[in-house]
Amino acid sequence: MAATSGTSPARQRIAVIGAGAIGGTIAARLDAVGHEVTVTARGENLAAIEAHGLRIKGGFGAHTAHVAALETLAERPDAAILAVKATGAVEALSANRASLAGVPLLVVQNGLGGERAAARLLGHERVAGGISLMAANSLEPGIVTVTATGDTIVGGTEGARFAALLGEALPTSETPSIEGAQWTKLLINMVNAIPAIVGHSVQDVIRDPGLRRVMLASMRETARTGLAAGVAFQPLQGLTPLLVRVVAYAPRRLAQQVPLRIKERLGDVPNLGSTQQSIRRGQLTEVDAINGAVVDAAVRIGLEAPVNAALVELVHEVERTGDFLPPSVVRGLA
Ligand SMILES: NC(=O)C1=CN([C@@H]2O[C@H](COP(=O)(O)OP(=O)(O)OC[C@H]3O[C@@H](n4cnc5c(N)ncnc54)[C@H](OP(=O)(O)O)[C@@H]3O)[C@@H](O)[C@H]2O)C=CC1
Ligand SMILES: CC(C)(CO)C(=O)C(=O)O
Repeated sequence: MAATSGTSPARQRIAVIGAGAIGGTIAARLDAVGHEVTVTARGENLAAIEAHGLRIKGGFGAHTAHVAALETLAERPDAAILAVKATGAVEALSANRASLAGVPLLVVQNGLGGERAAARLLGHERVAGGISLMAANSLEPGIVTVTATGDTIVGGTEGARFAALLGEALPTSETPSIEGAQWTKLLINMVNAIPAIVGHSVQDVIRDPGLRRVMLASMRETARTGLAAGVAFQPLQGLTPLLVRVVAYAPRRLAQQVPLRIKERLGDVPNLGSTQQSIRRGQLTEVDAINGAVVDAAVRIGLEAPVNAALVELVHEVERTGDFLPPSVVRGLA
C-alpha cells in the first residue's frame, strides 16, 4: 500500500453525497484545501449547514466550511464521493443519478462491495471503493467531531484519481485490493455491534472482559470465514495478514490483543461507533451490511457464524425498541 501525498492539479468541483460524520469531514477538508465543494444533506443537518456552515473539530483540526448544501445535486461535478450508510446508498444514488452520469465516484462505506453495487446502479464503471479509518461522531446537526484520525484507503477503478484528490486534504493511501482491505475493515468493524446493543462506548466495551470475549468470537468468525473463502486480507492500521490468522486460530489470550490494540488506536475520546450513532438518531443501522455480511459469506461457503447472527438480531431489537440491553444479554453469547 503506497502512501500518497497528492498534488493539487486544479480547483475541482467536488460533490459529497451525505454530509454526516465521514462525508462531513471529507467535505470540510476538501474545502479547506481550496476545492469547490457541494454537499447533499437533509432535514436539520441541511438547515444547520446552510445557516452556520459545515463545522468539523477534533483530530484534523477545526474548520468551518461554507459549502453549497442541497437535498440533491443540481449539476454534474468533476468528481463525487458517496458517504452515506449502506442502508441509504440506493436511495441517495438514485436521487442523484442524473448528476452522477459518467462522473468518477468514490464510495466510502463499511461492509463489502459498496462500490460494485453503486457501479451496477449507475450503469458505469468509474467507481472507486473507499474505507475510512478515522472515527468521527456526528450527533449535532452540522457539526462533526473527529475522535481519532486515520487514513482513508482507496482502491479499484479510479482509485489513483481519488488517492491524489483526497491526499491533498487527508492522510490517504491506495490499496492494490479494495476487497482485501474491506475484509480487514470488516474485521475491525466487529467493534460496532456490541456498543450499539449496550449503549456504551467502543473503548468501554473492549475494556469489559466478558464483552470483549464475545467481540473476539465475532472477529474469529470473520477471520475464519474470509480465510476459508480465500480472501487476501490487506494490512490496515497494523492489522496484518498474520494478525488476522492470530485472530482466527490462536488461543484467546493471544488473540484478544487485537481488540485491545484497536481500543488503543481509538484513543481516549469515547467513540460510539457509527452503528450506535444510528440507534441514537432513531435510524436503521448498517448491521446487516457488517455482521450480516459475515453470516452471508459464511453460509455461501458452507460455514456458520452464530455469534454474528445473534448480534444482528440483538441490534435489530434495539433498533425496534430504542432501548439498550443489559450487557449480561451479550455476555451470554460466547
Ligand atoms: N462514523 C465513523 O466513525 C465511521 C463511519 N464509517 C462508515 O462510513 C459510512 C458513512 O458513515 P457515517 O458518516 O458515520 O454516517 P452518518 O449517518 O453520520 O452520515 C451519513 C449522512 O448521509 C445523509 N444521507 C443519507 N441519505 C441521504 C440522502 N439520500 N440524501 C442526502 N443525505 C443523505 C444522512 O442524513 P440523515 O441523518 O438525514 O439520514 C447523514 O447525514 C458508513 O458506511 C460507516 O459505516 C467508517 C469509518 C468510521
Ligand atoms: C472503527 C470504527 C468503530 C470507528 O468509529 C468504525 O469504523 C465505525 O464507527 O463504523
